[in-house]
Amino acid sequence: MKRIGILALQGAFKEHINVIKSLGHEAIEIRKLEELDNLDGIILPGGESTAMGKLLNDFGIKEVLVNKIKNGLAVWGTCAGMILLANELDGDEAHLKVMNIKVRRNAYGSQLDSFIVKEVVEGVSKKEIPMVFIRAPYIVDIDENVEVLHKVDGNIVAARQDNMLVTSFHPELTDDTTFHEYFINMINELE
Ligand SMILES: NC(=O)CC[C@H](N)C(=O)O
Repeated sequence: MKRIGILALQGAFKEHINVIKSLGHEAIEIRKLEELDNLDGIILPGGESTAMGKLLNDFGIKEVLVNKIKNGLAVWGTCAGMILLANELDGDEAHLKVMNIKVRRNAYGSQLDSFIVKEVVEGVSKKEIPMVFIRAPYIVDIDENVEVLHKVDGNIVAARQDNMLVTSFHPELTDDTTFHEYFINMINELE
């Protein structure tokens, strides 16, 4: 059983907690510095990255979180979580600056605000995975140490760099647990 922290300052954290528990793991809501101790991994949920970035500062946990990730703590950012992890944002000030990706917020514009696709993600699963995009970002540039896991319409929507996983979409809003299981496997591999 793994101890998985879920940043619970804002956004879709309850849904991640439910999935992690349903897979038989411990889910810890993270709002305070002490709660970052003894985690096997942490999920940064979707929501509003600007608000979450500010709250990380206000709650005094940003610096410690950055250090833990740099020291190898497994982290998965979904949607706004991806934006938080990026080294660089297209047109905005970056937040945690830990992953070698450049991310464009609200990349699909207002016309294609929210949509769902079902596709096979090579290397993750043989079956199609439903992917929910809500005012989603995508990755516009990566360094060579970043592995692209999936593209939709030619845009990078899932990627991994060592202990860091990011997805533009929200697996926690579907009943498909493949990406949560992938994250748990990633933690096992890193140990
Ligand atoms: N679903 C989401 O997490 C949306 C992200 C949001 N558009 C942001 O910029 O933070």
